[in-house]
Amino acid sequence: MTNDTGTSIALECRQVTMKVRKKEILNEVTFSLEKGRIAGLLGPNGAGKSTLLSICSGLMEPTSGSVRIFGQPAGIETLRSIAVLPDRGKLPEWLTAGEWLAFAGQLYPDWDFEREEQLVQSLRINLGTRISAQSRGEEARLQLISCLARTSPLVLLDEPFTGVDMISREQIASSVVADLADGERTFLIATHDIREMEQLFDRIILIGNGRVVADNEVDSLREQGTSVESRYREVFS
Ligand SMILES: Nc1ncnc2c1ncn2[C@@H]1O[C@H](COP(=O)(O)OP(=O)(O)OP(=O)(O)O)[C@@H](O)[C@H]1O
Repeated sequence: MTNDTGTSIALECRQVTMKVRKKEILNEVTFSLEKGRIAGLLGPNGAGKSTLLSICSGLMEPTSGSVRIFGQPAGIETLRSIAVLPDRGKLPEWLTAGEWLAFAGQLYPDWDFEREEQLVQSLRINLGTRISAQSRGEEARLQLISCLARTSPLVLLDEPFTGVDMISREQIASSVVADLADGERTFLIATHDIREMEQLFDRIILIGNGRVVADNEVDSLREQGTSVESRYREVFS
């Protein structure tokens, strides 16, 4: 896979600290994610999840600390290895969904057209609808396709289900993302939709006030009779 230098670590954050105008948003965040993992990045509003994902994507530089993607420092060079679904991203409203996907297919060298077609079917995208006329949930699904139709080895999703109805969330979580998790691709997903995503995660990283407050293997939690939701409540209540 692209940029795969043979390391088994897809993403490594070492003592990542972010300060904006003296306000500390992230404080020495350290964790690493092995290849093939599907990790949930969970935490209350304002905990620092989106900021951390922006730094991991290489689009934002931390005040201190470092991020490595498959062993390389995060930045322009590593962008091709990462598919990012940003928080509050916007698609060009004047295009139809089909026009946007055709454009995205030309834009990304790792675009999988067959996969795009499957995703359009399973997420029920009407290709003729102009993006400006799509509902919030429809646009969120189109954004998700823009990310998942790529074959990038690392996928960073920030709130992929904003505006998506409950049944569709469950369907996307159980079929689409699980289907893509072939043990090769690595996912880090920031979400508040813990119940729908719980079955998918094999690891959870809990962020509170800009710090990693818990980092658990989901299998270990299950062995202890604890669910992801209970663990979240235990840490943040
Ligand atoms: N550019 C900025 N300038 C000042 N403060 C910022 C900036 N970006 C983020 N923050 C602050 O940093 C904190 C973390 O924000 P962030 O969006 O990363 O949190 P989050 O965990 O993604 O929240 P949510 O779950 O609500 O999406 C918040 O208090 C936010 O107000």
